[in-house]
Amino acid sequence: MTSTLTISHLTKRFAGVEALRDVSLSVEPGQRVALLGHNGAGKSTMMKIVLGLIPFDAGQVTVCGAAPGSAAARAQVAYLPENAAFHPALTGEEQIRHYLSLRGERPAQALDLLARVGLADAAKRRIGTYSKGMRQRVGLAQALIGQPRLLVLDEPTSGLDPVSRRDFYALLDGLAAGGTAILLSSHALTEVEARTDRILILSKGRLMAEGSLADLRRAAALPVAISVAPAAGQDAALAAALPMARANGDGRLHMDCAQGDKLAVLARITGLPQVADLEVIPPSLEDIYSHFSQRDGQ
Ligand SMILES: Nc1ncnc2c1ncn2[C@@H]1O[C@H](COP(=O)(O)OP(=O)(O)OP(=O)(O)O)[C@@H](O)[C@H]1O
Repeated sequence: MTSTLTISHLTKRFAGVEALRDVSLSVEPGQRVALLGHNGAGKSTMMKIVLGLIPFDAGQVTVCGAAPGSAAARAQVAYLPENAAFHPALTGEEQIRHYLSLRGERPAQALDLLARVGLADAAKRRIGTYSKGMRQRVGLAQALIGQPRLLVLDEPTSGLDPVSRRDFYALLDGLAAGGTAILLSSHALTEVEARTDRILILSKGRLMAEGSLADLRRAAALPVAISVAPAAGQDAALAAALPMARANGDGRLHMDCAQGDKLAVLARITGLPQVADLEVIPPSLEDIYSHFSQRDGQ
């Protein structure tokens, strides 16, 4: 299978700043990939290079088999900026008809595109009356012109309420199922955890980690938390049997445990007669993200 996007040893410097350093990755057809990183990590720089908007200093980038920014690549790539702005006096249909004619496509497709993003009923209303979630959908309808094979989305759900976010990801799921590759940046960790196939973590221009959440969890090898509930009247006896555990006032005992020791520790706890119940809490995506995206000095 040919990758939709291939980046190999990509380096980009601005005066005095190495915005990307030796970054390599690929995105396959139908994959939903999240690009995470602190402010200034290099996410927008990478997107601009993929779109062919800025040159790079070293490495190779191939978009649908072509050079970024070439006519062949531009025909296959669509972009949705974080705050897509539309003319408030135009209706959704008029705006999309306008974009279609700019792209040399049939304006009559506008209603189909708006229907695909759930805006059929609002197509004849002025965009000035749309909610932010509806305006993002207009942006997505615009991005779908010409059936792109790669969608590049810059924080597409920032400012959307939870229901609008869920609906937006459902639209992306449908596109990915049809083979469109999706590269999106986000600061919303929990939503990308649930709604993307792979996570890339950039820090100071370097790709620190990539993979599914399970891959990142394994690579980070952060300790798991174990919370143990004592059987009735056994609080003191359990605390004595587990001297490494701490009480924090919720009636349970808590401890951290290295991944490699987990099974042995659990076997020991489950063998104790003073235990009524236990919970194993894996590191959260926030913990994993902080592990890989530490800034210097943190
Ligand atoms: N045109 C430019 N000239 C000089 N430095 C730049 C330019 N564009 C970006 N940079 C620098 O490159 C680094 C990466 O910036 P970039 O905008 O790619 O980060 P980002 O991850 O998209 O951040 P954010 O989440 O804030 O959008 C930063 O240090 C930034 O200051």
